[in-house]
Amino acid sequence: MVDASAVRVQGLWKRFGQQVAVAGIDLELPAGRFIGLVGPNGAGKTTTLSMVTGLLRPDQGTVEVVGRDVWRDPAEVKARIGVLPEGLRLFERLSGRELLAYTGRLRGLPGAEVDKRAAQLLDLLDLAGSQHKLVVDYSTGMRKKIGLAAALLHNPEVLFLDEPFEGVDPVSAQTIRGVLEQYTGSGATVVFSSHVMELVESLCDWVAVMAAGRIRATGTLAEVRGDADSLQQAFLELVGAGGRDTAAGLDWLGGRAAR
Ligand SMILES: Nc1ncnc2c1ncn2[C@@H]1O[C@H](COP(=O)(O)OP(=O)(O)OP(=O)(O)O)[C@@H](O)[C@H]1O
Repeated sequence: MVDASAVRVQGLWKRFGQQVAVAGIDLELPAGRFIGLVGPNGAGKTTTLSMVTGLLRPDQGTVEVVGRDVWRDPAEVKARIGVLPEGLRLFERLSGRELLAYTGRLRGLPGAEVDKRAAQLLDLLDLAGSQHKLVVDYSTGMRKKIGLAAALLHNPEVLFLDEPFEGVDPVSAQTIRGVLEQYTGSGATVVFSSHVMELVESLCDWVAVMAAGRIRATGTLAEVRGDADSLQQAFLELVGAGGRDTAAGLDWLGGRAAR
């Protein structure tokens, strides 16, 4: 039987000293969807994605990805997922092309196949002209794109992206978007974290809302949006900031205030 869940999380906890980053969440993410994990700064999105992708050991709880326990069967899971983590560390002294060649061989792909896929991805992501430049000389957006290429090279079943559009110009964002839409269109799953609601609303068909270490809502975009005008509005109501007067108390700020 085909497992319809890409990710299944149960009772997941992570504390850093006194700080509870993830407070015992349960989460089931369906396969074949474009999924957004949204939440304000400090909500616990990165901590959750790190535990789900085998980068950070949970204090408690279980994580299954494509039906396998991430922490009991890490090699099997890691062979079937791609990850673009936050603050991605790359081999700075390799060129973009070398980085992909290295990643592909590490993934066990034959050399000729790596060459073919690398050339296509570099071309698609508009990096062909910079493929022989060292990664250390890449801009923020170029780093995201080469990181994405490296994460896609072995054709993973599930792709996890932590803030993939941060620091990326609109043209590159559109390119990344096209690649991801084609990827999910063929039945693969994308899970990406963001606090940019418009982006999530325009890209995702399934959403999980996180705040203060807990999951506040999950479901299709329409289910989570409910009667609100936009995902942004629904999100503000869910995280309890809907009625906050953002400027209250800042009477010293602005051109008409005394300096
Ligand atoms: N290594 C760490 N040591 C101590 N505290 C941490 C660590 N990593 C995360 N935290 C804390 O855990 C909480 C959740 O952080 P996390 O980075 O997961 O949030 P986030 O939703 O990804 O936020 P953002 O959107 O700002 O990246 C925050 O309060 C953060 O300060």
